[in-house]
Amino acid sequence: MKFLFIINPISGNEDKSHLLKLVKAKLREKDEIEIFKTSGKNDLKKLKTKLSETKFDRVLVAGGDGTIKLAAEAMGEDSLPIGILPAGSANGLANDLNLPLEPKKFIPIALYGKTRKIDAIHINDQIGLHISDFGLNAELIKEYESSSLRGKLGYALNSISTLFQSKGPYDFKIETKEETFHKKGIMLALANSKKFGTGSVVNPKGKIDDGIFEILLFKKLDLIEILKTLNEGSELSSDFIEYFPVKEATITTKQPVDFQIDGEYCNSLQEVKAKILPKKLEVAVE
Ligand SMILES: Nc1ncnc2c1ncn2[C@@H]1O[C@H](COP(=O)(O)OP(=O)(O)OP(=O)(O)O)[C@@H](O)[C@H]1O
Repeated sequence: MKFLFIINPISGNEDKSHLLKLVKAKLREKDEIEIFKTSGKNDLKKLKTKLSETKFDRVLVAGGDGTIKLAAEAMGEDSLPIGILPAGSANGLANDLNLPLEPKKFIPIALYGKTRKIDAIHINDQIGLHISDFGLNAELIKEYESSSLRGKLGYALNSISTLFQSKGPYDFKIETKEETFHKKGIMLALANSKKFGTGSVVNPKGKIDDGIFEILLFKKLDLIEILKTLNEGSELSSDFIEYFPVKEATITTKQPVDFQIDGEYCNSLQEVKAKILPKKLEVAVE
């Protein structure tokens, strides 16, 4: 097999050289591997070129959700199986797929493990694999990306100041094929899966391969309800969150609101068009 190993050198504030050594040690005799290190600049274009020049059998990704998203976007229609080496600060997708977190366990899966097809969400001109949102969380990510702190601690430290500066609540107009309605909230998420990378189960009915995604409307900050999301079985109050399962929707806001996809800040936007892409990606899981 021929592998393309995409490595994000900065994700999760972690050196990846030990992962590369472990991967090389596990390769079968005739296998080949090429390395693509992300630079944070023009990676999508460079990766597309790499994929068009050489025929690979599987793509390995050592990084967080942003790097997996990059791989998915670069492959476009000709999707190759992806082996995930969770090495981001939160690893939301790996967490949702129940991938092990120890390299000795996840490397054999990433290289030769059985794959499973998962949905993605087409969001404006990008792809979202996990959770994307307008409002509070995107504000947190914007602050985090502009600060020099990385990793979980950096995220936590940035969160505190952002929470006090949020400009919400916001007015959201939600248009689906069936209806149009208006809702007010501090955050509106498009969720392909159950939980945030932090482990918070915000979308208990979310399934990553069911051909739908959920719009989650967070109405207010409520510490008790947030704590309840740490326990998978908890019933969340409808005063805190409302769910709208859809295949396609357009969300508009009165003024631009910060938006993020899979942990990557996108900009302040006033319109997002989202559509489920059923079974779009093949990911190694066991
Ligand atoms: N060499 C680099 N220098 C600076 N930034 C980089 C580099 N390579 C990639 N990036 C940036 O890293 C981000 C993607 O990070 P990724 O989401 O994979 O990890 P993370 O943020 O640590 O983890 P998680 O998404 O799990 O929280 C992108 O914004 C990308 O532009």
